Amino acid sequence: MTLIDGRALAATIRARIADDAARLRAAGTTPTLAIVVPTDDEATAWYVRSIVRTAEKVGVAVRVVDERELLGPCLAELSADPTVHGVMCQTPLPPGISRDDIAVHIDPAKDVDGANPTSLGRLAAGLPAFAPATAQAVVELLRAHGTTLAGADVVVVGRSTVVGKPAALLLLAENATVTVCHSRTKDLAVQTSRADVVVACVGSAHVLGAAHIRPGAVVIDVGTNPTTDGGLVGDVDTQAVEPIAEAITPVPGGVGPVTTALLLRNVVTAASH
Ligand SMILES: Nc1nc(=O)c2c([nH]1)NC[C@@H]1CN(c3ccc(C(=O)N[C@@H](CCC(=O)O)C(=O)O)cc3)C=[N+]21
Repeated sequence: MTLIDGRALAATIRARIADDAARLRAAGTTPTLAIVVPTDDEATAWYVRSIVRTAEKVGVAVRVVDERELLGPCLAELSADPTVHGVMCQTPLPPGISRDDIAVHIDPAKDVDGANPTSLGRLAAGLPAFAPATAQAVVELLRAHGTTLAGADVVVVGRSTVVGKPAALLLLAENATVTVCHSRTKDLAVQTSRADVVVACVGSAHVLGAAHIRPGAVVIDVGTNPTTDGGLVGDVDTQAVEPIAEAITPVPGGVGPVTTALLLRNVVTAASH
């Protein structure tokens, strides 16, 4: 059983971004990400600090914008600013505001978090687009582990617009045979226990256990569920699955750090165009 090291992969990605960002700065462009923060949510504040810290390390500038009400106009204004290359709005959003309604105001060329429905549509159509960084992290971790995706049976558990759906589209683009399971799936274990690769993005602690995983399968655990004692656990019961799976991503130290690195890679890519 291997733990797939997300921190090591993130460090490799960051080293490449730092080079690319340095080249852009030497040519007069500082890759810049604008993050709109619409609530006082504590987990959001942690994630923003973590992005800012990582961005400093790789030479990407971050502008944090506190805006609670006029989110659409704010995102449109940042999209029109030639000194801003990436625009994202943190979730959760204030009550009554839908992500789809405001994300349409992010220019797809600057939509580094893949939030605009146009970006998801372009992804589905096989056109160039930014995918949500978490969905990209799933594919990058599998690639780094050396998993062959062409022809592989991949079961994605979870169908959210931010992770499950875009992850399924990216895996399909890698020629995997993709099944998407969700809360109304008849028998989850029947589906997951025939998979070469299981991607868990349900958003509840320890939904997948020993009965769900085929011996030798590779498991990507996207969940980051806070525990009462201030810790973090995934959607997979890692202890139960470890003896069965060929490899699994740990939580923390798996998908999370790769997500942040890929978000910043998207900013550098956007600044290169
Ligand atoms: N528009 C938007 N896009 C997001 O991508 C987004 C968001 N809103 N809102 C909040 C969630 C959360 N999220 C995480 C990213 C990295 C870690 C991460 O790096 N966690 C570390 C350690 C955390 C710890 O130890 O406390 C790890 O897993 O190793 C966690 C959580 C992105 N989110």
